[in-house]
Amino acid sequence: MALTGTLMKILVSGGGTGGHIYPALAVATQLRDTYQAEILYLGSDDGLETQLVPAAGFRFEAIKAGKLQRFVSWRTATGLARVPVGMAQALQIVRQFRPQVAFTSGGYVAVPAGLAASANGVPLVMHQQDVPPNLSNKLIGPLATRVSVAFADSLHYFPAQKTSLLGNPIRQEILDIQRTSVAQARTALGFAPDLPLLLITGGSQGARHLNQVVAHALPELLPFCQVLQISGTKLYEETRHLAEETMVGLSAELSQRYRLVPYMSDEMPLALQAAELVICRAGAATLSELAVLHKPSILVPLPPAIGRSPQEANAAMFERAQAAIVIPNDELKPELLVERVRTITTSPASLLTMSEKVGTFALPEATRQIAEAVIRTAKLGAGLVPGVSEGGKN
Ligand SMILES: CC(=O)N[C@H]1[C@@H](OP(=O)(O)OP(=O)(O)OC[C@H]2O[C@@H](n3ccc(=O)[nH]c3=O)[C@H](O)[C@@H]2O)O[C@H](CO)[C@@H](O)[C@@H]1O
Repeated sequence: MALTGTLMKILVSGGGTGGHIYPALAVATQLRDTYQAEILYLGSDDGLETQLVPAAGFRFEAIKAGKLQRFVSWRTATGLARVPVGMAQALQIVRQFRPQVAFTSGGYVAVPAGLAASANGVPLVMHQQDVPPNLSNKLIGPLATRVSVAFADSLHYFPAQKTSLLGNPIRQEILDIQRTSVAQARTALGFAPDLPLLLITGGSQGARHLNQVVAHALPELLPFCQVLQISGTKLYEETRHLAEETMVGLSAELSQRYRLVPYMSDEMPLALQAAELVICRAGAATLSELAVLHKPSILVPLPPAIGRSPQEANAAMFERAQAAIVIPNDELKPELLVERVRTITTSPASLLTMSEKVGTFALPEATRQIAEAVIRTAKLGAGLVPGVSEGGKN
């Protein structure tokens, strides 16, 4: 298989939620712009990727990917029925496209993508974002030629000889926003530059409990800080109603310190940079963004359906390192939230400690290094790197 002189073809897959799609898009963009690779993005037909990938200018093929669940629900049956259909679609797409390498970044669509690549002898680079691998990556991990992990705590889940700590790919716009000062970012978003700003984000889909607790806490929070709340698109209307109710009787001056939005696309980097403190779930992509921007946070990890959730493990790692404060989801109440926010925002020492400690998780070169690993894996697969065997030292 010749790689020189011809365009390298790369299959990219990852989907369902923003946390899986943005990293895949960051790597795909690097592969296209730096290596002039031809990218085909394989996603599920019902995930956020159906919108985000074409908008980013990549060729997109959708398949039916069944949601894999460890427990039985009505969705298990419908999900299982989609698995063979999606698998057949993935196999056909891989056979037609004939990629030299595949890259997956999680989500259930990564399973048919990884299996189809492997079945066709295409080397696979698999990215692990959360600390513990989820079911998808447990299934395709053994087939992967190389594994990149975002956090050192994940290294022990995979064979050392094929695994590297490279970090989570971060959108270039988030890396670039460091050149904008916190005060400038607040002003650009219409907030006062000199009053602490809390950013509330429940990840790409929003978090109902977080939204409700914050809405109830507004009358206590707004006298000493500004609040930018991202509710999640589907949770916007109910959060707006609740916030309007709880803010009845507040002065216009205090009410103006609050802004609610359903979702932020291009303005998300500004929102993160403008924040004094971020109150959020503990999704892996969000945590990596907090790390590169050195942002203190209160983490409310998404509880698991059963057992321990990946987000709980992510949050525990940050808490151990003093990089964040963690409040378990069922303990989060308006009074506790207000008390924690007041304690942190009035203590420059705690803000500084968290900001320094969270920065130790930053791996801002992740996108470039993962793209390099993908290219190197393709070349090894084609026998273009002499003297190094596949899965050799990196
Ligand atoms: C419910 C669920 O399955 N959650 C998982 C999902 O989270 P989820 O998709 O919520 O991902 P994260 O919280 O990790 O990341 C959210 C991403 O969306 C961006 N963003 C968010 C809100 C917004 O308005 N605008 C915006 O651009 C953030 O900047 C970030 O890049 O993938 C993560 C990464 O594998 C996992 O750790 C989470 O457990």
